[in-house]
Amino acid sequence: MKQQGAVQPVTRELRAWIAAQTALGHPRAAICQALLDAGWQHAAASRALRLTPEAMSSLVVPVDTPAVPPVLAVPSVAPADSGVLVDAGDKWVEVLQRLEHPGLVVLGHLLSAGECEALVEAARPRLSRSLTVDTQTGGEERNRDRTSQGMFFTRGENAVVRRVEARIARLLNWPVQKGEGLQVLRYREGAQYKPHYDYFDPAEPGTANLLQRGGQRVATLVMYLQEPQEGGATVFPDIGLQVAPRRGHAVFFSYGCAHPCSLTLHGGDPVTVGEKWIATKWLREREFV
Ligand SMILES: O=C(O)CCC(=O)C(=O)O
Ligand SMILES: [Fe+2]
Repeated sequence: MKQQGAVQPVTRELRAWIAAQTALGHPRAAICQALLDAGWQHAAASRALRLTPEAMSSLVVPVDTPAVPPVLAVPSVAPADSGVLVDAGDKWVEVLQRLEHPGLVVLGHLLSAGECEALVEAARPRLSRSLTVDTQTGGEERNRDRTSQGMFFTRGENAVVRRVEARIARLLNWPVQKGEGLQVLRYREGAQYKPHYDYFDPAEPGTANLLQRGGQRVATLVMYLQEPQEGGATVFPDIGLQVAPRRGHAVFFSYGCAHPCSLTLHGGDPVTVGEKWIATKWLREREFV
């Protein structure tokens, strides 16, 4: 494993640039990506965003703004009675790290090695270049911010999918029906998923269509099926967190408010050596149809 270099310093010029971009109305995700494209490390970009007051104020929702999205009920991982283990029905899962805002939990040993392999092998022949939701129409589009390959299982499609879905439902206390089908993504060397939010932006014209299938997305569970040798962390620039992609482990986070103040900006860092495979489960407000 390569030694990580020292984190680049946050200079006054850098903060001034971030403040100017914020004043011009550029979204947080775009400013973060511009920093990464210019060669700033994730840790430095996160720190710079957090140390620039103008950029932090973009996370605050004015109380009487009519466009403030409602605060929705969200799934959560129940506090562990026994310290680190939570009951997920057919097995106990480790809580490795927990954060209150955003609601975020890093989970250990959610999936067995056999389950990870079974999902990878069932997904492999069905992969195609990943699409993302087209925010204009509510349809799907090829997106250059997402250079992975992917596929969706339908809910309950096979025995492993059913077992994993039942475990997730129990762990998060959120019925299987209120979740999308599992999505599997494969990132080869160089592939990444640039910083984004998983909720549907209320300001985008395609959102009304997307909400018809089960309301907002309110939480995400990213499960690591295969770890790369280097790179591929899941990063959360607003909170300066990087989650290492370890096989069988997962990161869960929720966002009851479809707004940057959810602090759930996140992305998949480029894979530098090897291949990363994940399965993502998005939880919805209502039954997903
Ligand atoms: O690849 C990752 O670590 C993040 C994936 C992700 O953000 C997503 O599937 O929505
Ligand atoms: Fe995401």
